[in-house]
Amino acid sequence: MRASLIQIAVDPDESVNARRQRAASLIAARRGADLVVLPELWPVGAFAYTDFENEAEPLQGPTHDIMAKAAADAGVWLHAGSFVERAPDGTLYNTSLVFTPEGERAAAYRKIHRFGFDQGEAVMMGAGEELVTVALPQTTIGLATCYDLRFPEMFRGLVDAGAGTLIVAAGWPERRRAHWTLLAQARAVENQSYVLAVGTAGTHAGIQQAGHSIVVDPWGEVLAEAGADEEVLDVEFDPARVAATREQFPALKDRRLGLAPPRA
Ligand SMILES: NC(=O)CCC(=O)C(=O)O
Repeated sequence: MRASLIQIAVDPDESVNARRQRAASLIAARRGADLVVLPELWPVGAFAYTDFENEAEPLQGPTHDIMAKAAADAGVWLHAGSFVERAPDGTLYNTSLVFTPEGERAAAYRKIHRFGFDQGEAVMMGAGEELVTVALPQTTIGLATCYDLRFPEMFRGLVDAGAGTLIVAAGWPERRRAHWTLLAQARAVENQSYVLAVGTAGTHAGIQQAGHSIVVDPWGEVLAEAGADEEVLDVEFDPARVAATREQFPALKDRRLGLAPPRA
């Protein structure tokens, strides 16, 4: 299976619309890939909180339509990263979209764990409540967004729902790059799954982005890793290795659920 991770730069000197068009061109150049993946909130910037209101779009807004067409034009499965969705009741969500090679929307995932503690996304956006997986011909992908990477129980839920490839669309800061790499490998090892984690490049809202998109196999080996700047990371991997790894080293079968809590 051939995947391309588009580590697009998000800088304030480029308009949102120009970046949408540029993303579409980058996708067009990936014709022949099976799956193309974009990062978190690349139209506006994951930390550009002051722009969230102005740049919010309905589910089927400009980002949706441009990405649907880009998927169909390139004939690829497209995880279009996330954008700021304004729901009909006015709530904002950090929403990822997946399109089929025909340009049909296959899934929308609203980020479950919002980042910022008592500020930013955590107070400006609603939280998603549902895990989302999508069955591709080669593998079932499980969707996660950035800060979700810190919550292993969510990834276990995706695996229990059939995922063998875990996709993390992120806008991860350089300041915590070591966590990014470590957690991507941990999620792959503990879930015996591929992890495709794509971040952004550039600096917005004063936050330097880590880049360093990474692909990890079910044994925890890094198959490919990007640098810090804008880059398209192409990788080829064999989804059959998920079942093979789980069979050869069946740790997932040794889970002990429903343990008694400690005595008081
Ligand atoms: N946009 C995010 O979710 C950032 C997450 C982050 O910086 C971290 O977990 O560290």
